[in-house]
Amino acid sequence: MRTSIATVSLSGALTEKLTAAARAGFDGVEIFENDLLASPLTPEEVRARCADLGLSIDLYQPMRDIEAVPSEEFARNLRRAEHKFRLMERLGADTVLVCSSVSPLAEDDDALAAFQLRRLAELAEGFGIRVAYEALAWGRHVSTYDHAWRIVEAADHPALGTCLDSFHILARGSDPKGIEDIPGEKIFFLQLADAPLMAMDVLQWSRHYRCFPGQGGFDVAGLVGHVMRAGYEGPLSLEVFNDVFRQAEAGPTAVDALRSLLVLQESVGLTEPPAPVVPTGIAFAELVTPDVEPLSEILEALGFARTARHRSKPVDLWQQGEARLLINTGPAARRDGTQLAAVGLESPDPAGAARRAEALLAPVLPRRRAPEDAPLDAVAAPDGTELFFCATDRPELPSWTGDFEPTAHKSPVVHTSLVAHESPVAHESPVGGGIHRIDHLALTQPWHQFDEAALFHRSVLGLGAQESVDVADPYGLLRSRAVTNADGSVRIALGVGAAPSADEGGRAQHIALATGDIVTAARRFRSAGGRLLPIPANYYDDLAAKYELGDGELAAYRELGILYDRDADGAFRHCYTETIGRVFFELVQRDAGYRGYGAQNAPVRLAAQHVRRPVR
Ligand SMILES: O=C(O)c1ccc(O)c(O)c1
Ligand SMILES: [Mg+2]
Repeated sequence: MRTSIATVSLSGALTEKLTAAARAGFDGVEIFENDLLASPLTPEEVRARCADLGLSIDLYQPMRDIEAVPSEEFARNLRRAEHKFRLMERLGADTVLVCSSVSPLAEDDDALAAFQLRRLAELAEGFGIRVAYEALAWGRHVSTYDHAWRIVEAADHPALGTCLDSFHILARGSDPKGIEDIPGEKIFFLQLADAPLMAMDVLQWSRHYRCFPGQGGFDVAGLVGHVMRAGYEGPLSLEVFNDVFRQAEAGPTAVDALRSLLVLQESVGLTEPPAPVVPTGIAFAELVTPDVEPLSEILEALGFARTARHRSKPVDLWQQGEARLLINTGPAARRDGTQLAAVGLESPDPAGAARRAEALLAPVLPRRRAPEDAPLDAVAAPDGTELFFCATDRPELPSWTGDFEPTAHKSPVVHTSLVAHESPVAHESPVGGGIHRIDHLALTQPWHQFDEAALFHRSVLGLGAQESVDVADPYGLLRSRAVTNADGSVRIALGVGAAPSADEGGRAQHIALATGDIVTAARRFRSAGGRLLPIPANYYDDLAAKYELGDGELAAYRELGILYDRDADGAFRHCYTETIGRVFFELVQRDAGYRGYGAQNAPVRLAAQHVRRPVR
């Protein structure tokens, strides 16, 4: 189907919005009246600009407070409408949106509304224009789609139809099934928006919190299914009023927007992009650092061993069990400081995963590799993290590990597989620090890309998104949402601060390492010279009140700074290292059933990290 986006959904001046929509790949736009009024371009110039960009103008909007008013008022409204129809002629737009009246002058009189809308349609017809009547969820007398349709049906004019807007329909809790009773050709337009489920005034909800389909809590795809079965053939158009998108850069927002429509079309069976290839594990996490010393000290204390070095790049492989870290001291490190720059995702079909990503507009990264290196498919996540689709040591596919040469240096890790010509990647259980794999990665997103990040990881990678949780930080609020595969072997916690933050804490990333015995692992780390984040005594007094932990257990947690959480299915114990650049490590002991990340301990951890942070 054709795709379209309302200019109100994007930031910037009208020309910037148009450029962003076209670059992302939209077919058309809805021109929001205020964007035109504020533009120095004449309607003819806007028309020409759209034509140059290959965009159709699918809708001009909105016209307000037209119908069901006393006749003198309606005469004034018709005069106003005629002005707008002339403007639309200059723009080359042939459909206008009329939203249901919120005027105190409007009467609760469907017959009058139908009569006046018919008059409006007669006028519009003379200009070759169609009128699409939309129920605003807070309309004075007309606030539901079926009510708007009854009025359109009664008016019975070929130039009058209805505009359906998923937000108004779903926010009112209307049953969208009734849409199938509307003849498809009378649905003149379809506007799509999702929103997080919130208990609040519907106008505020609509004007500030709409988001792209798949980013909120509504079943937008289900609604689109009904609209398709009704026989609708017009564009799928996004109309998203959102405080964050208004401030974010238009280009990336437009790509995020189009991705949401691609996923939506797939989910209702309109298109068939390459199927998602769900990752089956984390092959590696790659850190870049300008100064390898402090990082090496922490990794050694954690029990990691430097097992191999990249043949052509300044990249070392550090390993413990199935936990693999790449430490990159190349040029990016000098530019960006210590941070988590890339994630290797173990993929059953790396090429297929890349095809899926590309079809969903993920930027495919150029292969930066020497001729003899394994070809690795990689895309950039919205936060810039490079995601590599890997096949680790599978004979049928090239393995990234082949690009590494085992280091001569003797390591504390038992490498039975480390013989000549074999992969340097150990598969044996470690004897080092008791760490066996990466439990999860926590990636802080730029403040304006949180919704985009969740949709990206869900749709591009095929991961499932958990509920988002809010966490109190001493200086703000953090939101966090985890995306995981079914067996929990890939867990990525996406986080964001509530406000733009230049502070390192607001950009922190961490790597959580799984251990079967956190007390032993934490003790080993400390005795090897590692420093654990100290946790206040008050926390342990509270823990003693909440849970019946054995005395020895509680004392050990208190001594080591181990946090504890429990849900119906199991317990979670975790502690933290100090932060280097943007990165810190977490040791995690997770019972098999526990699905969370210790969110209720996060405020204590964040406060403790603020205490440790050097004052600037
Ligand atoms: O918030 C509004 O006023 C408004 C205007 C036009 C629309 O299509 C809409 O859904 C809402
Ligand atoms: Mg609308």
